[in-house]
Amino acid sequence: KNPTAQTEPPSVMVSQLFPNKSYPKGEEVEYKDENNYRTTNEEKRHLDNLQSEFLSDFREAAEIHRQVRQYAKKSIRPGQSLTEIAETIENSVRALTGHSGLTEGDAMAAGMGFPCGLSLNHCAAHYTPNAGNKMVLQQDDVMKVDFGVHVKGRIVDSAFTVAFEPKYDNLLKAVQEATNAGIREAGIDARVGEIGGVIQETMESFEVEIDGTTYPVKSIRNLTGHNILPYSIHGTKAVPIVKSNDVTKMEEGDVFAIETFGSTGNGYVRDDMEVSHYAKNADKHHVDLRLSSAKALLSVINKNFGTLPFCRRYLDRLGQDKYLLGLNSLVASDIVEAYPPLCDKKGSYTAQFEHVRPPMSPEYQHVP
Ligand SMILES: O=S(=O)(c1cccs1)N(Cc1ccc(F)cc1)Cc1ncn[nH]1
Ligand SMILES: [Mn+2]
Ligand SMILES: [Mn+2]
Ligand SMILES: [Mn+2]
Repeated sequence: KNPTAQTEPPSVMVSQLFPNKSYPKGEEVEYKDENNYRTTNEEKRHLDNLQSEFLSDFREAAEIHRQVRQYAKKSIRPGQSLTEIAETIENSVRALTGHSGLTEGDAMAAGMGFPCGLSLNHCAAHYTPNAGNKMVLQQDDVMKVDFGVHVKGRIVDSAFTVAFEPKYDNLLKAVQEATNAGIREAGIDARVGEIGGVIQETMESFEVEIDGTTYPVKSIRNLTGHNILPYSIHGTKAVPIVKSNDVTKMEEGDVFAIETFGSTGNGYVRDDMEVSHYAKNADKHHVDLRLSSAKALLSVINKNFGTLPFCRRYLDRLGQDKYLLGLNSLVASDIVEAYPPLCDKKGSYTAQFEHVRPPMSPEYQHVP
C-alpha cells in the first residue's frame, strides 16, 4: 500500500506519495508578453507532450526540494556540526529520489543536483565541509543553505538563509524582497540587465542594524542568477543582481534560477579558503593525461557525476582516497573546474534567497 505521508527526517520516496506522477504544479504566474502567441493545435500537442516529460521531472525534483528544505528549516539548530547538517539534507534528497548514488551512474539518474552549500556569515556561496571539518553552527551565524535536486538531469536550484538572531531580520527581508521582485520581472523577452536593476533597487532600499552599527544592504555585484540546462547548473545566461546594460533576453523554454545576495560588506566576493565544490567542464574534450591517479579519478567522475557538480565528501563516500593530487591535476588541465567559496570581507554578513522559475510558454500561462 502506498504510504500517504512523509516521515521526519524525510524518507518516503516522493514518487510513492504522488502516484502516476501527479506532482503539484507549483506556482505558475502571469507574465508580460507583448506579442500574442499563436500555435497550431498540432504544434501545441507536440509541444505539450514534449514538455510534459521535462516538466514532470522538474516537478518531482521541486517537490523533493520542497519537502527537504521544509524539514531542514525545522531541524537546523546551533550546536549541530556543518557535516551533520549537510549529510542530513543530502541523505534526505537521496532517500526521496530513491537513488543512493552509491552504485555506478546512480547519482546521474536522480539525486543531488549539486553539493549542499552551507556558507557562513561573510561567505556567500560554494562552501561545504570537507572530511575532518569540525565546525559547529553558532547562535550568531548567518548560514546560506543552497542545495540542488535533480531528476534525470532537470536541476532545481533553490536556497534560503538561516539566522537565529532577530538582528539580521532586515538583511534576510532584503534578499527575499529582491528575489521576489526579480521573479516578477522574469518572463519571455525580459532583459536580464533590467531585471538586475529592479533587484538592486529593491535590495538597496533596506538597511540593517547589527550590534549598534547601521549598514545599507548592498547587492553583491559579482554574483548572478543563471539559466539551467540538463545536467548543467550554470547554463549560458546570467541574471545580474545590479543594474546592467546587458540586453540578453529570457527566451521561451529557458529555466532560470533567480538568486540574490545581500551584504553589509563591500558588496563584492572573492575566492577564499579551501575548495570543496568541483564540476567537469562540459565544453572540454579529451586531453592526454599523464598522471594515472588523474586518469582513474576522471573515470570515477565520468561514471558517477558526468557534468553535475560534486564535492570531496562525495568522493569519500564512493570509497576514493588519496585523490587530491589527481583532482588538482584535473583542475590544472581545465578538465575539472574548481568552485572555491565566494566571500565578502571578514566581519561582514551576507544573505541569499533563490528560486527557480521557468519563464513558461503561453500554454502554461496560468490564469489565477
Ligand atoms: O555561481 S555559479 O558558479 C554561476 C555560474 C554562472 C552563473 S552563476 N553557480 C553555479 C554552480 C556552480 C557550482 C556548484 F557546485 C553549484 C552551482 C551558481 C550557484 N551556485 C549555487 N547555486 N547557484
Ligand atoms: Mn528513479
Ligand atoms: Mn543555488
Ligand atoms: Mn543558482
